[in-house]
Amino acid sequence: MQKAPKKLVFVINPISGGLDKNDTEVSIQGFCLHKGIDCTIYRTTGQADDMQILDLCAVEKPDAVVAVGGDGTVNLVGTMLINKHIPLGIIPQGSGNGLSKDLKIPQDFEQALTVLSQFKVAEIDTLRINQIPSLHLSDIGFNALIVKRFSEGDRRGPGAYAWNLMKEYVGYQPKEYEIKTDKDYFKGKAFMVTIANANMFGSNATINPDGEVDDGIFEICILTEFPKTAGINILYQMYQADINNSPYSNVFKCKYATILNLEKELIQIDGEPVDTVDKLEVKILSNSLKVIVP
Ligand SMILES: Nc1ncnc2c1ncn2[C@@H]1O[C@H](COP(=O)(O)OP(=O)(O)OP(=O)(O)O)[C@@H](O)[C@H]1O
Repeated sequence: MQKAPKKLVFVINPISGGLDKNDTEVSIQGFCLHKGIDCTIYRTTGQADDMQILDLCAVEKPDAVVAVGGDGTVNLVGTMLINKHIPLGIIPQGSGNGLSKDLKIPQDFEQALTVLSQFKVAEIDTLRINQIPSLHLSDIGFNALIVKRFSEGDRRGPGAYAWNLMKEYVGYQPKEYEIKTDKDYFKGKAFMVTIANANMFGSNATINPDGEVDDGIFEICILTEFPKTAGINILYQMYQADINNSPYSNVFKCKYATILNLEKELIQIDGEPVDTVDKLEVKILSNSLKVIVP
């Protein structure tokens, strides 16, 4: 256990998970008062938040910056702390909260606050996808389409994600990719190609059962073309963390990968849609992010 934190900046996303954050803010202030922690709160606007948070950190010099939101908020805060000495804290308050689950951070608000005050810091790997940082899971293909639909919709929360998934599944056509890693090669159609630093999506579906966030490698998980009728079984295998035993699953463990997105399919990085490109270069930055963990 390390020294207790004296000063924390909390970055609260007011819309994440469709949850009201007024009580959250009051509870955080009460917790910090009780623990003798100097606390500064920044509420995201969705516009140029990164610059404002960086300015705030330069002034406050906090012991950690805590993302209070979902994976998008964790990515916003985490990416600005890569290769810095300030750790990322996470209070899961999103629709999925994928990275926090992979880091075993409690989903319960009070318990997550306790983890912060214990201030145990670990180092995890991060990825660079065409210079864009990724902490968790990014992909090209079906899931990126669902992430796009989710981000365009008015509803948040896990139900909205599941609704989009059901609506898009039947009509989705696999796309063509060419993938080279330091050891492996694939060319063909895939339902989705996941670039994985971790294991599971925020929905609890495990796409990469063997992934470790701190092993210095990442996985390219290719879900190849499959008959529509196999979908239920594939989903079941993901929820059983058994997808690697599917005949449609190919996993490449690597330190470097080039993905040719031959049909310019949609891309999402850590739960946020990004502009599509026809070539992705992926590399790993080992132990590049400090994170507060249980
Ligand atoms: N004040 C705000 N108003 C509107 N959008 C915002 C605001 N603050 C942040 N955002 C947007 O919120 C999104 C990030 O939400 P976040 O990922 O944290 O929650 P979520 O999508 O509900 O959960 P998860 O990613 O875990 O599924 C970003 O697209 C960001 O631009």
